[in-house]
Amino acid sequence: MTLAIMGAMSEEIAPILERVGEYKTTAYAGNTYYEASYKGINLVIAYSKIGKVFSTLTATTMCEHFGAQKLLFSGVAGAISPKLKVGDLIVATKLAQHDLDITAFGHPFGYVPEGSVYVEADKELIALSKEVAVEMGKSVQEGIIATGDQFVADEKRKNWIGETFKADALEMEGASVAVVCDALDVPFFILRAISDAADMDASFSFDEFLETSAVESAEFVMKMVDKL
Ligand SMILES: CCCCCCN(CO)Cc1c[nH]c2c(N)ncnc12
Repeated sequence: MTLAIMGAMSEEIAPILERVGEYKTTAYAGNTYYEASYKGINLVIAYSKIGKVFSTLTATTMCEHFGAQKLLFSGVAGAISPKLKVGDLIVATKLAQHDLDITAFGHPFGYVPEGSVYVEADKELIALSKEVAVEMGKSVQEGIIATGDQFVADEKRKNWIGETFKADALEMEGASVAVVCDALDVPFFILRAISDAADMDASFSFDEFLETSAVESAEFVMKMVDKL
């Protein structure tokens, strides 16, 4: 089985590569892909670079070029739900694109014809994350994640996203990865650790907590890999 482990930034996959130890490096389509054999599983690991376009390219490449049959995303996110604090983990039940907007034609935010506002993550992988959470004695929240090509650092925008999509967290790659995996019939799972509150202090909080939150998410994802 080939399993993809994806992030958006180098900091998000660095803890994964460290854990895996040895890997083969391949440069392809403007990106670097790391392949490793880990406890009998073929892993392909990469960070996409930030945003929906880069993450679409990487998710597609991992599935179509490297043959990934499942995809786990590990990274950080901004909190919308007041229950989510820095370092907390959120598992995406479903994801939407908050900056996709043809409402001028009467369509809902996040919708285009022949698409859907939400894409649901794989239920088996979500169930596995629940087992891991119990084993680790960690409380992991499940919720809706909203994705857009904006670093949100504004209470008003954050609250609009929260209300419009009933989203608990926001980031810049999850929903595009979801669309790719759904279209290619590859089960996917998106885990994020909170780095900030998507408010006026977001960029400072992000800079301060990116590394520790990325490790939090990566460690959890590797515990899931150990059980696959
Ligand atoms: C150098 C700047 C890198 C920003 C990348 C942020 N990632 C995108 O996936 C996650 C994220 C954490 N907090 C966020 C926020 N407040 N808005 C959007 N995205 C996020």
